Amino acid sequence: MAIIEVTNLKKSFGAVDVLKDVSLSVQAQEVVAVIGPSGSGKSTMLRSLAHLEKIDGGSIRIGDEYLVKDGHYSSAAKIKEITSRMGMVFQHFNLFPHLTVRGNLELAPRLVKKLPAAELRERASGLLEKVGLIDKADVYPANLSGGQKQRVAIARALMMSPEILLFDEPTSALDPELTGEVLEVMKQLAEEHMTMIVVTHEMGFAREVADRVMFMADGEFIEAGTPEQVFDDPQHERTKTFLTRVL
Ligand SMILES: Nc1ncnc2c1ncn2[C@@H]1O[C@H](COP(=O)(O)OP(=O)(O)OP(=O)(O)O)[C@@H](O)[C@H]1O
Repeated sequence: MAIIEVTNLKKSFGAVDVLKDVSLSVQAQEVVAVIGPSGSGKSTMLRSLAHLEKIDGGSIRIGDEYLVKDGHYSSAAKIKEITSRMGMVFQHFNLFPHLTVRGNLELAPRLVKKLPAAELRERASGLLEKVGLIDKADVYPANLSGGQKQRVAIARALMMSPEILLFDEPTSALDPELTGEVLEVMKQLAEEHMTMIVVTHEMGFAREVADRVMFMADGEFIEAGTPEQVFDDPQHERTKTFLTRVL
């Protein structure tokens, strides 16, 4: 059974139908790259999964529980439980500026999971080691590079032990020379079999790391396949036309 099952998702902002009919099925441990033109609805789709946007119709199932079924949302308690299984990483990092790196990592699990201080400290140190930033534990976000900020954001998401990570253009706000260090961490997570949906303009990442690439245009998934199929098979015409514009 797929760990994420999205069926016939619809979402409008006023008169604009941003998600027209989006369906998506992701298997546990799969890495799915979502590509497509600006404004096609990629972020809205991802934000709907994390319940940062409320959808107008359709269903989202995570594991064996429905966040929303046929447009009807589960109870607040259930939604909280379901969304806690997902971590999200944003384009603009969204770190808390008044907290140190360690403070950023420890806040949510302290408040939500009520983990004891020693355990929090140990977990945070382990994850900062993993993303190569243990020496920055007591630094404030303002004193980090963009790449370092994003690695902190990834470590912070991992503090909650999510089963699924959602990435919304995690490298788009970075100078080109800083994207590599973030992509490297994401690649490592993929190798560790984290289930990931990555909205990205990094075609190299999509090609190298993703198990499946999905092309969204005008609020719908138009084409999908393995990276080889999507990037190299002439049948995927819409993706090809898009790629010739962005590459
Ligand atoms: N809160 C909002 N209110 C009104 N319109 C919105 C809102 N959020 C997104 N939109 C509109 O929805 C459409 C899809 O936006 P979305 O951010 O999902 O696209 P995207 O494919 O992620 O684009 P990009 O690659 O530029 O981030 C756009 O036309 C956008 O202006």
